[in-house]
Amino acid sequence: MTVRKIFIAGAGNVGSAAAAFMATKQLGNIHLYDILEDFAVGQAMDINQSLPYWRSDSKVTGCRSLGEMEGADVVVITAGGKRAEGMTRLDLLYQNLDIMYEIGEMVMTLAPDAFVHVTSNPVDVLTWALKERWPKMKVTGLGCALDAMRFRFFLAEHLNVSREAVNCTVIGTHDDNMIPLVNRADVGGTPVKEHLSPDDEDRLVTLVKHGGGDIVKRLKTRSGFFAAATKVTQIVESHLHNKQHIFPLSVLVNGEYGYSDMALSLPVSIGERGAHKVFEFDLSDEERILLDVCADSMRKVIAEIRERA
Ligand SMILES: NC(=O)c1ccc[n+]([C@@H]2O[C@H](COP(=O)([O-])OP(=O)(O)OC[C@H]3O[C@@H](n4cnc5c(N)ncnc54)[C@H](O)[C@@H]3O)[C@@H](O)[C@H]2O)c1
Repeated sequence: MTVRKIFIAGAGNVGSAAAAFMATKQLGNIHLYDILEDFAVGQAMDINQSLPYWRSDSKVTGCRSLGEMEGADVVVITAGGKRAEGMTRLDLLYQNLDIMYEIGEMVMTLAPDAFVHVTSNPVDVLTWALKERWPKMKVTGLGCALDAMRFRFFLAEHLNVSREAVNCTVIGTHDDNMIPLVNRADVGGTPVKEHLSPDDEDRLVTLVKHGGGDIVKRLKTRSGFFAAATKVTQIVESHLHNKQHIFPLSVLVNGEYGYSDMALSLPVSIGERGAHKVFEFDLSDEERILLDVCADSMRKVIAEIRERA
């Protein structure tokens, strides 16, 4: 069997945990790159030395240049800076945007057919930026997929059922405007709504929306990464094994819900060609208003980026 090549740009928390998870699942050989060269090499050494326990023969290589992505089947982008003192959200956006363009250029030169998956924030905007510059790039962003997994976790805890008994999703944008779709969630095939009081519902939606922030509050200078890396691993697996799992990922919209020229997090199936099909809901008036808020805010950011160019 051909061993697939997975290149991960950014060997920080999400990148290195994703490399470890993918290696334990033997999804391919993993090439880990970071702007801090020795850091990626050290992370790769550490992961490799854990693999005998997992009975995995995947090889993890620490890379010293982006050039080592040549011929990759998958490129995961977790590279990015953090907000330093005095930096606005927009400053961080521009910093990460420049990193995306630098990596995107290399992808289109060295691995143009690769399935590209972005986690760097703001993920919906960065996914749009890559797709707008290189329309042929097979790119998706993590979007609300992690939020949807958190939603599932919180619902299962509240209902005291197996996490597998719950189906739910979150759409919109991976920020404060995200929309956990309570009305569409089900437990064992019955609507979750039937088991929740309005107070429960408010509390659970708040837990999902604050899920990332609640972790950062405790970790102080770091953010959560186990759950994000798990989700990235599942998405890459769905691509490599053509599983057609459905995740609410950042995708370029092309008329869905009447929107275009932006990326939104919507349920999409992931298989060998990357994003195969976006699944649309028949939105209620209330859901439509919330999605409009996400789209309006995305439109504003895109206008600012275009003004800067
Ligand atoms: N969408 C989501 O649900 C979600 C969840 C978790 C994290 N994230 C985002 O994913 C990104 C990674 O998170 P993390 O916790 O791993 O951060 P981290 O700070 O631990 O890792 C980022 C890494 O990127 C590296 N880097 C910076 N510039 C680079 C460049 N030009 N080329 C290569 N590497 C570069 C840094 O040296 C660092 O090691 C962040 O933007 C974070 O906000 C998104």
